[in-house]
Amino acid sequence: MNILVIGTGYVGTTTALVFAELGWNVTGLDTDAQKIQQLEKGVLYFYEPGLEELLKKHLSSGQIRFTTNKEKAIQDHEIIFICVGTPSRPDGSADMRYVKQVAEDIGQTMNGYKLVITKSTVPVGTQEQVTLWIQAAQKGSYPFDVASNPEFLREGKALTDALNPDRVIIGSNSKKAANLLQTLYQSAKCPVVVTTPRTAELIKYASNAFLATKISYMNELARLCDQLGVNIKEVANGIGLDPRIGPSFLHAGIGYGGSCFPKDVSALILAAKQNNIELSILEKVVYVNQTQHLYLLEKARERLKSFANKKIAVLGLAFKPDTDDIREAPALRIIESLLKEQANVYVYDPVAKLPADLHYGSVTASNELEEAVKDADAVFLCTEWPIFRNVDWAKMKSIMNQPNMFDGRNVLDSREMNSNGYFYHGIGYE
Ligand SMILES: NC(=O)C1=CN([C@@H]2O[C@H](COP(=O)(O)OP(=O)(O)OC[C@H]3O[C@@H](n4cnc5c(N)ncnc54)[C@H](O)[C@@H]3O)[C@@H](O)[C@H]2O)C=CC1
Ligand SMILES: O=C(O)[C@H]1O[C@H](OP(=O)(O)OP(=O)(O)OC[C@H]2O[C@@H](n3ccc(=O)[nH]c3=O)[C@H](O)[C@@H]2O)[C@H](O)[C@@H](O)[C@@H]1O
Repeated sequence: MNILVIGTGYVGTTTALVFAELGWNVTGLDTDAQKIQQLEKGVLYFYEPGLEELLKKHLSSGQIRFTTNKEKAIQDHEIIFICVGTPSRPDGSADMRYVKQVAEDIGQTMNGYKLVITKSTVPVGTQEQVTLWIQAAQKGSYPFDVASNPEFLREGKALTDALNPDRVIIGSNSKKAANLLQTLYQSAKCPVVVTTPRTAELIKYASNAFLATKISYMNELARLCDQLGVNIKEVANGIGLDPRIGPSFLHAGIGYGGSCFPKDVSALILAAKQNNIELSILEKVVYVNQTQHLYLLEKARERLKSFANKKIAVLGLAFKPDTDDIREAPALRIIESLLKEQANVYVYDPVAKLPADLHYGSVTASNELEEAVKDADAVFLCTEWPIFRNVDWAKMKSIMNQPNMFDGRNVLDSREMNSNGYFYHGIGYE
């Protein structure tokens, strides 16, 4: 089967490569000619472990190709995955303009049966909406199905997750569409759930919102741990051994970021409001997340008295390790607050770059970790890149002005840091 993937961002590129790896012929289509040019050359324009090797492999095997020619691509393919962005609108709802554009393009261009699948994260009811958009744009009256097949991969682990999913969710009202999708996923070694499109769409939001809830729960509990002199990591370990709770997503820190949790939790809250339902737990999840970085800043303020004219090193910019993605990164919230209080901020991340449109005060991107830490009055560790664990912090202390470490990811050994002469503060972990 020939597959067209529309939108070659994180999800689209990964999806296209994984289908190629599973033996299908795949075309990636994007409106961004620069991205397509790079992908055609075998260059991955974002950082994601393992993907570039797979890209090169399937370009040379001819299993994958890329294009900006939407008419030809849509006409040549029967199976079309929509992987475009669904960012937040100012009111928190999902901006569906890219999905609508693709649906209209398909409607206008189609020349025979099409199976259109939304892999983008979309509000409940989108399958019906996409059907209407395609119908309205159609010139002929070609048959088509629209199905939902949400994606659950994580950035930084995109390839492993997409090659070994926990589950495949297929939302379809059409037997033909469900069968075609089941064939595509025939080699998946996980449960394949076939359900209604609305259920599939809600499963995606409910998963992300639940994971965000686990994190905010642990983050708030960590604040209590600070007061009680209890180590949140040991609490996480103790509760995570209960299989009803599970050990993952219990790691306390300065909050969740990324392109998905913040936007998807907001979109779900708003969708509930539009249906006269208050998702009050999720509203608190957002509140805890928006204030978590302030909690660590307050600990640092207590220690330093003031940030004005102090040199502060921020280690880690990406919203998590193994990605260059800085969308909604908690590090940016910390940097913004420090700059408002007139600190001189030096940032080091092994991969991620400061956004070009930053108009903050005194912020410097350091090429070396030592450059950021030298003469610093405090370090904020904001992303748990493995290299930060392996730094010789005892040696680093000698180049700092004051050895203060605010570990926003609870990754350093507090006892070791204290015995090296640091004032160390994690979150619920001292
Ligand atoms: N990033 C992630 O880890 C995950 C994202 N998702 C969801 O997948 C969707 C895509 O997310 P990302 O890949 O991160 O977005 P992205 O922003 O990296 O990529 C979207 C791509 O779509 C392209 N595009 C926009 N309009 C287009 C059009 N009319 N025709 C062709 N291409 C068009 C853009 O140029 C861009 O390259 C979102 O709904 C997101 O919530 C789901 C699971 C994981
Ligand atoms: O819909 C999406 O886009 C994706 O969103 C998340 O994936 P992702 O945002 O890439 O990364 P996560 O590993 O989930 O981390 C998200 C944020 O939570 C934070 N986090 C995670 C786990 C934890 O225990 N504590 C914690 O603070 C991370 O630092 C990061 O900022 C989900 O894990 C994926 O299943 C989903 O497909």
